[in-house]
Amino acid sequence: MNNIIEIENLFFSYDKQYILEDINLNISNDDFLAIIGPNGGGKSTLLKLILNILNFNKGKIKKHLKKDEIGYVPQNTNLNIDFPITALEVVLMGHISKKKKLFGYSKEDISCAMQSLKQVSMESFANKKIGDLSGGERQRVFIARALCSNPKLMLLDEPTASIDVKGQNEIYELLKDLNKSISIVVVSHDISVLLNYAKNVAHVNKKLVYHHLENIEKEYNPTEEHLCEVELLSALGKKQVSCNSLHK
Ligand SMILES: Nc1ncnc2c1ncn2[C@@H]1O[C@H](COP(=O)(O)OP(=O)(O)OP(=O)(O)O)[C@@H](O)[C@H]1O
Repeated sequence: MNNIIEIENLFFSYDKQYILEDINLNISNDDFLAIIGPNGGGKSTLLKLILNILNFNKGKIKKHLKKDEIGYVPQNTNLNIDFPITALEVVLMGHISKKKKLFGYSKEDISCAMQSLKQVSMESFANKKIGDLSGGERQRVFIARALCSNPKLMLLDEPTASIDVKGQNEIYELLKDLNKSISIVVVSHDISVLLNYAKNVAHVNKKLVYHHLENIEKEYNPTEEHLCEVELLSALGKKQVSCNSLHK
């Protein structure tokens, strides 16, 4: 097990107030890390700092990865679903940015994109319009796009928002499979589903509290019982948190 991301004493602010304060976090090459926390806690901001979309004020982010070895599935991929584009074309967009081509796709691009669609079991949907797919199918296509560059780390921001429980489980089963060769980091509010898959949890609310999940007894059955962040953290028995502070 090797660390591929090492974050040390990181501070970030959009204006005067710190959104993230003294963040320390290591992500290993075989990790499945869940980033949880309240709305506005700084989870998406942390992903954007790892991706260099934002610049931090103080601290360090050491990356033992090349730039295109990080795949990203952003939040709100349901936007613009009326745009007349096929699943294959969405995935090819991942290839275009990589190879900096302006026009057309080579046979090689198309076969690579089909391979990515196959990895997420969506190859038979290649020529379907993205707007005609279900939320879960569409999300798999966006995961396929992020797989184009053969990433060693995949960051996903709320990949199961507005997807039903069955669809959520299918996405997490897919991520579990990808986790055999790719380190996975997922921002999610779906704690009960995530608990079945995550190896580690980072609770982010300006500061970061880290938990290993490997030795936690799964006393809850997440398919039958909704587990909120407060219950999760008290189940971990390591951190007393108040409901009010988490649900503000
Ligand atoms: N571009 C921006 N400029 C100024 N403030 C911002 C900007 N983007 C986010 N913020 C603020 O930074 C804080 C952290 O936002 P962020 O999106 O990282 O939270 P989050 O934990 O991902 O929230 P959610 O669970 O609601 O997606 C919020 O208070 C938000 O309003």
